Amino acid sequence: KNRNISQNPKVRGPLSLPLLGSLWTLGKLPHEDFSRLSKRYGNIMSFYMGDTYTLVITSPDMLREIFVKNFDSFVERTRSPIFKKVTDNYRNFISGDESYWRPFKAMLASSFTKQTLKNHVTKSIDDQTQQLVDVMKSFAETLEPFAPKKFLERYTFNIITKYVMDEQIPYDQEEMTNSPLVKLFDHFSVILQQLGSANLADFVNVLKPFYEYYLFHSDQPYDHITKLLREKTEETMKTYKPNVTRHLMDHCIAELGTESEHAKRSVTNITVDLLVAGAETSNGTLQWCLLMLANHPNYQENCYQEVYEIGKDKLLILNSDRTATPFTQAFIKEVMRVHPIAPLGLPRRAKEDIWVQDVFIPKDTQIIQNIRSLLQSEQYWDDPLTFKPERFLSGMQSQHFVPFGVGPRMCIGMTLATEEIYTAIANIILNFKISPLNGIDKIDESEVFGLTIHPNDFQVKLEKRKNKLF
Ligand code: HEM
Repeated sequence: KNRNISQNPKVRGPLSLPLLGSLWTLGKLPHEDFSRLSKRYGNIMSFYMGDTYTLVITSPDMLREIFVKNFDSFVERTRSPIFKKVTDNYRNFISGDESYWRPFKAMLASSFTKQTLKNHVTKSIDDQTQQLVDVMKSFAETLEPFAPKKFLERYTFNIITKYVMDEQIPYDQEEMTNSPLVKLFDHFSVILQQLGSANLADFVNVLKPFYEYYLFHSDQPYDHITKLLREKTEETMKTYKPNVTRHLMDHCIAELGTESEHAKRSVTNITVDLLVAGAETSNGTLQWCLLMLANHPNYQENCYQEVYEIGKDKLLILNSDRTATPFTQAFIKEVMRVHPIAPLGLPRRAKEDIWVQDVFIPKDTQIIQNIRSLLQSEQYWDDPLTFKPERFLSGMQSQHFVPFGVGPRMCIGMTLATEEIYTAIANIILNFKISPLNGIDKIDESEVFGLTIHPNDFQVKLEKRKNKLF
């Protein structure tokens, strides 16, 4: 096997040291390091994550060969102690083994196309957008600096909790203090931090058993989340009525039943998955959108002209208005190209030895999609480091736009994310002029690495647009 790896003509990578492997090459921003390293070693780069042989793929052709054409050999995700812990031994959806993933995928895909649930999501996106705009109006009226993070977090968290279990964090301060969802929300912040910080013990074989023992025998934030959501699952099963789909939990219960341990466990795990994957991702992208609107007033003005035409005599711009506002869509895409929140996707694993094109990939090789590097490579984009939304207007280059991954295991929430990001941004642009605070020329664009890439906390000035009919 090793002879085959070393004979791979196309594959080179940084030096691998004992135990550490090539991890010594990574600093605080691994996605930037992977961009730098792949420029040096090529679009298909080898990299030892501790003991784990890894291929880092920046070539769009190779990504499609692996994740679309040879999907069955790469359906599985990476295994590591922390993943084992937060996936209930790989019995969930996001990182579940193939035997769990396949039936869950069929069940969830049909939930995203089911009309009652689609209407439910669209309505909650519109409601949450209205609430967000109302809160922002109070900042615009007093000219108090607006720190978007907290409000966008609640926006995306509420949309996903409404969809999954028809609940939301209340906007009223008193109700909020007593809300069990707020407690859940706090645990999620901790677990996201934990998942986002790389730990050597996840990659080095001799350390893995100790780390795994620690994770499974100590009090972990993940345990609090599953406990709360398991209670919610059991409560929902008691009130479940066949043929009535109140939310996604009901949709899953209709397939899995209300009795078995498998059903209770699966509904709980899927709920955890969607809350982990569905809030922080869109929230990060929305934060980047506001920051880039403030830093690029000319582009903000272009978007405003466009949404004003659509929204001047409406209470709310809707997702169905999206195609009538191509520049605003292009602006959002360009933000996702320049600041992709999942720059390395979610790793997969080869199920068996396989040759893909002329590269030998041994069983258990970890595959990393080098999304951020691909989205900013001179090989695939003109002038890639310049923020230029108009590049998307001609429709050119879109085949290299892959912030959600590719193939059957790409992001299942892409449509929902696109809708919620568009609706919030279009209505924010329609109602407010967004600028850096007085005395600041540009807001700091540096990236903070975690489970998702987000900006440092920032504030903006909001001014109410005056020329709207309502
Ligand atoms: C801007 C927003 C988002 C981005 C950029 C994003 C990106 C990604 C990426 C790159 C993957 C890995 C795909 C792969 O392995 O090929 C992924 C997986 C996933 N995403 Fe998203 N995502 C976003 C929003 C959401 C939302 C709103 C949801 C919830 C509905 C969601 C749910 C998931 C799930 C469940 C998976 C695992 C899919 C599987 O294993 O089959 N994501 N996402």
